[in-house]
Amino acid sequence: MNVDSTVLQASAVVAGYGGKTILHGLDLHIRAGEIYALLGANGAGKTTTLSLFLGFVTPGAGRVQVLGVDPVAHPDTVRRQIAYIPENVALYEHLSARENVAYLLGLAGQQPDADDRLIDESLAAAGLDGAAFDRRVAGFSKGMRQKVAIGLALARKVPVLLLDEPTSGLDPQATVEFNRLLGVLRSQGVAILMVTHDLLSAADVADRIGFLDAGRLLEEVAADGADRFDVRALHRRYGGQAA
Ligand SMILES: Nc1ncnc2c1ncn2[C@@H]1O[C@H](COP(=O)(O)OP(=O)(O)OP(=O)(O)O)[C@@H](O)[C@H]1O
Repeated sequence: MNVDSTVLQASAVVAGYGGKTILHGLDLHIRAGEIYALLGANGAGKTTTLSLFLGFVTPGAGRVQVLGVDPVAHPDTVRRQIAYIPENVALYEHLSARENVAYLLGLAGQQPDADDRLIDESLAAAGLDGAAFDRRVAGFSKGMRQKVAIGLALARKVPVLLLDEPTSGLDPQATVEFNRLLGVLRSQGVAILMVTHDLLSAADVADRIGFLDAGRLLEEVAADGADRFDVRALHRRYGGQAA
């Protein structure tokens, strides 16, 4: 790890698709044990930013590193360090929660304990009800699917978590629960980058909030004091873009 504990680093990144530039000189640095929420209007380049760190988008200029490694040059090395949870978590519908984690752990090159202890502990830590461990995920709600995905991330013990709109479609209680889980991962030193339209949820859980506008980071705001963020001020300034 870098001495300054920066885990995710994008410096002066210009990137896009085909001839179309989406990110115009993006600078983003996220440390171990930090939750960073990236907000911005539709099409601002938030998901593209996640794709950068996964090595799916190649920068035309600038530098991208995950724990000091270039994700385009070394995609497998980098992806082993990352848990990526898209807006709609893809699971094997005919398998149970436990079987999904076991199978996906195997795909990630990790063998679970013979007694599945790691899997059970991880699913429990992710807040999934024990009664659901052996149920097929086909009937799971979005919140339950996310718990399975977080359970997998916990079992993999990855240092990086990338989340795309994790709280969209979650009810308030599930959102609070989800944010609590992110807090647990933060306390374990995981660097978390969350793309979201949910300003309230970001203010609730993030250490820093960045506002992306047409591929440029307009401003970063850090949590400060007991009130953390002035949500009304953020909403007045960015509500129209973030919502
Ligand atoms: N694979 C792709 N090929 C071509 N253009 C793409 C591709 N993916 C995204 N884009 C375009 O890049 C721009 C930025 O998309 P991106 O998904 O990063 O935005 P976003 O900020 O995540 O938006 P949203 O809030 O709607 O998810 C959009 O104009 C989109 O149409």
